[in-house]
Amino acid sequence: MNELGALSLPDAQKVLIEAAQPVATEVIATDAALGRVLADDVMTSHAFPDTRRSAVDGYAVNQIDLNQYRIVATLGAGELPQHTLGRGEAAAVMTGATVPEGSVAVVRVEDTVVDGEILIVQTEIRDKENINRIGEEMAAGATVLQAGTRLSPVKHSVLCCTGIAEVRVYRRPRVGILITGDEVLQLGSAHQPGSVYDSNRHFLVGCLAQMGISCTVLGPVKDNADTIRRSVEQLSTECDLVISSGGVSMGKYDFIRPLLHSSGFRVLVNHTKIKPGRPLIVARKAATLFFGMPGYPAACLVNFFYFLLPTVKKLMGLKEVLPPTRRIRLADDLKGRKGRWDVLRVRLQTEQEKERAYRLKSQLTSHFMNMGECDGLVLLNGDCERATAGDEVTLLDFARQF
Ligand SMILES: Nc1nc2c(c(=O)[nH]1)N[C@H]1C(S)=C(S)[C@@H](COP(=O)(O)OP(=O)(O)OC[C@H]3O[C@@H](n4cnc5c(N)ncnc54)[C@H](O)[C@@H]3O)O[C@H]1N2
Ligand code: MOO
Repeated sequence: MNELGALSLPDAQKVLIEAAQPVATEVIATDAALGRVLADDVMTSHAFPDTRRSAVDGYAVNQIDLNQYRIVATLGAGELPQHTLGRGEAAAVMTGATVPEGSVAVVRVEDTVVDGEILIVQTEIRDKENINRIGEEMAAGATVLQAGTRLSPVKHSVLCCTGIAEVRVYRRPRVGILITGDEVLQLGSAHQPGSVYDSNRHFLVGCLAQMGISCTVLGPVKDNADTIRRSVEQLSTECDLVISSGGVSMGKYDFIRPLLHSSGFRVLVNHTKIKPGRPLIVARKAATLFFGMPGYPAACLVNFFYFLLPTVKKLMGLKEVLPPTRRIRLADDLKGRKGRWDVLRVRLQTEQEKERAYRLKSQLTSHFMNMGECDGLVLLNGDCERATAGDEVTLLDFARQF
């Protein structure tokens, strides 16, 4: 195996992030832009608010030093006042309504009594209270959202506040997945001793769906060089990113590596110094990136979070692409090896308001079933041989990755 070519985790990330270029952009209706990534900064043409508005249901008054006023108008939200308030005058205003010129404060309904057209105020009024000033939230021309922002429901709703009907976004990357392996069974087929059910397909499809990407999936295909070559060619012509699962190590049926080397792909990452997941191979041909993921589900998962997801985020046009991490205190000792980036599975538990990471009993690449109780991954860098219970370490929390 070409150990010389194995990259450290940060070096491999750097190579991939440099190699991946955002896909093309398109203009779409804001209506349909939920989940998409903005290609341009979004500016507001008007201020927030664009008129002086009441923050409560109440009465706009012309001065604060009286306890009786004459009500001269009633204004709902959206109505524009026709009159300026004169001395001793008040206007009934609803929450969000534009207050008339001459208003200096709004008194809450609860603090008043009305007798015909006379308003009696039963509290002290403070100057300017309950009036939102023009532009106090945001000035006209200000940047509302920056290019590279993914429109989550919250951010999308902020965009909708501007009234902008169309936006420029990155188109969704086209992703193809090729599942390989004679022993890999589709869901629904009868259990066969010695075989495995295809979990990688569902892991990859599920994670990419979280990013708003739907995939073309081929397979499981047999470990046959011609079949795999044809499938790779088909997906490469259609997709920005092709992901294969299985067949990247040293076995007789591991066809991906020689195929890439022999069919015009330029290899960017040929192995990494990460465990699990060392045999990852990444290559490029024209504008298509190819990720050859190891078949072991644990190795596939680790490569997904540290390498594939950052690459997908870059293709999508996102600004922040590296996996979000946070510091966490360990409840157990962890062991790594110098020169290797060890990724360890942990479960999180909070006791007496203190959250700690517990090492899952098995860390074997060949084991996966304990992922059912795994909340995240702790990374021990190449210069770190161990971490001890009580130490703070870096956690990739599954809950924060999408
Ligand atoms: N002689 C060597 N053997 C191995 C090496 C090595 O350097 N020299 N590397 C090991 C490492 S590290 C890993 S990781 C694995 C990666 O193997 P492959 O990518 O070639 O994967 P397969 O052999 O195809 O499968 C491994 C394992 O995973 C199961 N599998 C495959 N596809 C799926 C799927 N879609 N869903 C669920 N499980 C799947 C498969 O049945 C195997 O059990 O290689 C080591 N070997
Ligand atoms: O890197 Mo492999 O994924 O150790 O088993």
